[in-house]
Amino acid sequence: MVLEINRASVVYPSASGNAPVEALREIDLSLGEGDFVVALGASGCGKSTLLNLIAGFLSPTSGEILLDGHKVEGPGADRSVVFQKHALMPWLTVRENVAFGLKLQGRPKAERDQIAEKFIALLGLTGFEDSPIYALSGGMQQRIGIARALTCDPRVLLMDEPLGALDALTREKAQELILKIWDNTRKTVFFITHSVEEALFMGTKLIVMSPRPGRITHRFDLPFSRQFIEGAKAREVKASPEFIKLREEVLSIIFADEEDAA
Ligand SMILES: Nc1ncnc2c1ncn2[C@@H]1O[C@H](COP(=O)(O)OP(=O)(O)OP(=O)(O)O)[C@@H](O)[C@H]1O
Repeated sequence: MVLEINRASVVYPSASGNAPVEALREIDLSLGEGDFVVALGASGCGKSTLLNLIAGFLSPTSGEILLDGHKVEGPGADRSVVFQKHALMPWLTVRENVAFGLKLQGRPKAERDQIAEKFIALLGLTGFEDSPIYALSGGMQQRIGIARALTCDPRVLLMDEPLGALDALTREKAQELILKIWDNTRKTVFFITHSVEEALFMGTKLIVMSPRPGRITHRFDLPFSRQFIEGAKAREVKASPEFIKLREEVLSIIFADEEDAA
């Protein structure tokens, strides 16, 4: 296993007299080499808390997170995060943004440029190396964020709703691009989304979470991203009876949680 989460719980201390928030209760989750694990669930079910635990931004109140068998005790270059807001440096060029993590690691310029070049090409950004960030569309900016996350060759790529801010068409194209990159790099991915269709299409494994306390209530193994990688068209995959049946099943699980919360 690349990553193992064993009985991890997170309780946020009470703020101004409110009760403490049990954001996660006894989460068990394993990410194997090359898994694409998607977390889905009603707002407040602890998806971002779980990602922050894996990233090492947050420590569990109890339980443990192991990366290649070693306890995670903080952030590290072995885990890269892509956020919905790309957090790019607008005063730097595309190449400089992509190579930013490598610069922080103190890698020599020639090596930085060579690695950046590879991921700029992989993300379809060739020709824009010297462009300023503000001149690019939201979809292109998100691709820069993904290229930057990949330059450090992380063991696990963490993505917190990376496509949430994109329009529908750009979002579908970005889903396909991420799957191709995943296939090309064989990365292990942990991906958060609010879209059931996106979750089913992209993941090899899906966890559905439920709030108060945050926990995993359902787990599914998924075939759809493989079908796409093996040549099926994305829209055909998403329109297949097998896909639609599972989409309705997962939607009904999530709607039940939303109704409980209302
Ligand atoms: N720093 C914090 N202090 C106190 N409570 C917090 C903190 N961060 C998150 N929470 C609470 O913990 C619970 C889980 O939050 P989290 O952001 O992980 O859920 P989420 O599933 O990612 O939500 P969303 O889909 O809305 O982004 C929520 O009830 C939230 O209000």
